[in-house]
Amino acid sequence: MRKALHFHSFFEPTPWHKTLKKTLHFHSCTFLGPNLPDVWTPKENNTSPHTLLPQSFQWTNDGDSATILEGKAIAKEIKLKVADEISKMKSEIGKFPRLAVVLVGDRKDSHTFIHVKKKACEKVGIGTVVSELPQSCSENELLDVVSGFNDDQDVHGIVVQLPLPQHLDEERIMNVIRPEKDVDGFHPLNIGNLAIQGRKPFFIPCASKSCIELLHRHGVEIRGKRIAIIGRSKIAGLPTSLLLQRHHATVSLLHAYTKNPAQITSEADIVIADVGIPNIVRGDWIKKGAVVIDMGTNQVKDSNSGVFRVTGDVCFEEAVKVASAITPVPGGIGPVTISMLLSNSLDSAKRAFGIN
Ligand SMILES: NC(=O)C1=CN([C@@H]2O[C@H](COP(=O)(O)OP(=O)(O)OC[C@H]3O[C@@H](n4cnc5c(N)ncnc54)[C@H](OP(=O)(O)O)[C@@H]3O)[C@@H](O)[C@H]2O)C=CC1
Ligand SMILES: Nc1nc(=O)c2c([nH]1)NC[C@@H]1CN(c3ccc(C(=O)N[C@@H](CCC(=O)O)C(=O)O)cc3)C=[N+]21
Repeated sequence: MRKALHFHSFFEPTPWHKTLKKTLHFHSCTFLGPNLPDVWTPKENNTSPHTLLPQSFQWTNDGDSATILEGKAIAKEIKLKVADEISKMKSEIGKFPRLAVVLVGDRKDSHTFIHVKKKACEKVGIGTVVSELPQSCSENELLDVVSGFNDDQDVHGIVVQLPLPQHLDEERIMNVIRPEKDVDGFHPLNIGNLAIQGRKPFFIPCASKSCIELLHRHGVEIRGKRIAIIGRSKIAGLPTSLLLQRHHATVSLLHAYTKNPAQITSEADIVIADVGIPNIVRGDWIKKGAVVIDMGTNQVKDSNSGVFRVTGDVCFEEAVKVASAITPVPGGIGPVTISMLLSNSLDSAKRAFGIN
């Protein structure tokens, strides 16, 4: 019942050779790779033009406007680095990464997200295979597609776009993706290894990585900080809490049953919102001088014009007056998340090719 299978690659397909242990002339990544240290420290003397704030971040809002933590420039820098590595990989061993994306059903937002991912892959030289299945497909049909990609040695990363239709058991599907190809980092083995200090997951979920990347690049200290994360989904809130506790933050994870979320949030140095409800986090939930990361990406219809626009979970106009720094939506966490998927896909291919 497979609806469509498109094969697309930026480069011409190349013949595959036996995987040899090779050391190529790659620069080590400045962003989080599979070799997750317990505490990730940015490179010394980081002279990146995109280190937007000084390393000694000021937790203040003296005037009445926060620093805007832009994500676009960071995403661009990461994409350039990924593209550069892939280009070297291609010229030195004639191979490049390939990502398989599985989409079930007709959700407009999922189609949009997949289009964005595919375009981003094309730009950096990652080949993509998109498998579209109808809304009515059975669990076994979906499992067959995932198993096919598991066994396909030309595929290095697998993404099953979420959410899945209600009749499909998301956990069963996540369990079947090979952990070594789980570039979303949602397999229980990867999530479990993320939870425990000293253990190394193959992949860390992209939204969580982007969150920490953004904080680091702006010089925001994490260790010892109180962090309130609103939302505990496996895509964003939960893995972000696991990653941040590894970085020695004190994390509160809030959800739909949390009593008095405003009070808990107002004690936090860093507030991260991942709920999916526009403007749920108000200005008076935020401590003066706190850093606010808005992961929400909600399509909202403008009552006057009728035009849809993307808005976050945080009431930006209120929060910007109290926070020391805040991510915008769009243009904050979202683009960095996409660049992290590219980075994870590259890491996966490198591991498959035996490149250090
Ligand atoms: N920019 C990016 O990189 C990413 C953005 N997103 C965006 O983040 C948003 C959330 O997505 P996703 O994580 O998939 O959503 P889910 O629906 O899977 O999870 C939402 C979470 O919010 C919690 N929640 C719901 N209502 C409340 C409430 N009133 N108070 C406190 N917590 C509440 C839920 O609690 P409970 O568990 O109790 O039900 C749940 O944990 C969306 O806008 C999505 O587009 C998501 C991933 C990446
Ligand atoms: N298997 C799986 N993996 C995911 O990582 C995953 C998923 N399913 N399901 C949906 C959520 C959501 N998510 C986003 C990624 C990028 C933006 C993003 O790039 N946002 C742009 C705006 C996009 C727009 O304009 O619509 C921005 O904030 O600037 C948003 C949301 C990943 N998710």
